[in-house]
Amino acid sequence: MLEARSLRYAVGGKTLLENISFRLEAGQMLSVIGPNGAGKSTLLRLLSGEVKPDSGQIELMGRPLASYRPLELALERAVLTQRREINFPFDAYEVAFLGRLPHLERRAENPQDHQTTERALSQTGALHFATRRYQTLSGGEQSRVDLARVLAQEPRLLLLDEPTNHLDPKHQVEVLALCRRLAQMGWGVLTVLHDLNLAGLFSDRILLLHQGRVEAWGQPAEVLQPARLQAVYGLPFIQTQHPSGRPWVMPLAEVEVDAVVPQDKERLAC
Ligand SMILES: Nc1ncnc2c1ncn2[C@@H]1O[C@H](COP(=O)(O)OP(=O)(O)OP(=O)(O)O)[C@@H](O)[C@H]1O
Repeated sequence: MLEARSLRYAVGGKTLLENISFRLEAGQMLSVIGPNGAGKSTLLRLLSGEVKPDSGQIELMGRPLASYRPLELALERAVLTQRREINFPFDAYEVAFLGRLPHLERRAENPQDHQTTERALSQTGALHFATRRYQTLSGGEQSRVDLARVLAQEPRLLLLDEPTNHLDPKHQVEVLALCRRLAQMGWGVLTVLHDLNLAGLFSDRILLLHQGRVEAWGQPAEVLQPARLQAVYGLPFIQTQHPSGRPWVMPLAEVEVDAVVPQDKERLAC
């Protein structure tokens, strides 16, 4: 469905991505992880066609990405960026309906467009505030409407930059479970995530970026190795197992015992 081969991208003489290769099959969910500044969002911009690599190839559905016309691209893939792009007084429903626009380039809107929009809002738990003004929604509510917009686009490939940003744990899990269900229905889902354990729980494959290069690409248990995470994130990790059998990792942060106030020390000692 999506293949990147030897991508290189530089801006102003600074190389942001180098030798990036990986594949995403239809029906798979791939999470891109890595420290701040590793190049995750930049990679998403390349994969969405927003910017072109200086060298290397990107193929979408077996065709060079560069050969797609904008409308063709909008019907194949939907992109959720981290930027809030809505500056008009739209309500949440209208924002989600924007996802239908590529389909309305060559025909009039019909009831199915509205059913699709409502379903997308319902899938992301946003239907009950669909009539609220988008700009008055909380960050988490806006995130769910933004996600509904890309789902309403009904693409074959989802490119999501931190879709769990601003979400509480319940909604984080719900959004990623939804992504997983969409993948199981045959969509391709590529999502940038910071939460290593959510990436480990929900992904078929993980791509670990470090300083603009691929540090690892594979199944969660292969990628989420403590030694590898320590090398990339610069602090020690331990790995245990989630009840599902998936890997579960924790950074071993050093806690200053002196920072615990005396009465808490006594309580902790009991
Ligand atoms: N247009 C640009 N010009 C110069 N440097 C850039 C440009 N775009 C991105 N960068 C730099 O490239 C690096 C990668 O940025 P990117 O946003 O892709 O990282 P990221 O992995 O998504 O980080 P985060 O986890 O903080 O969102 C960063 O050091 C960033 O400052």
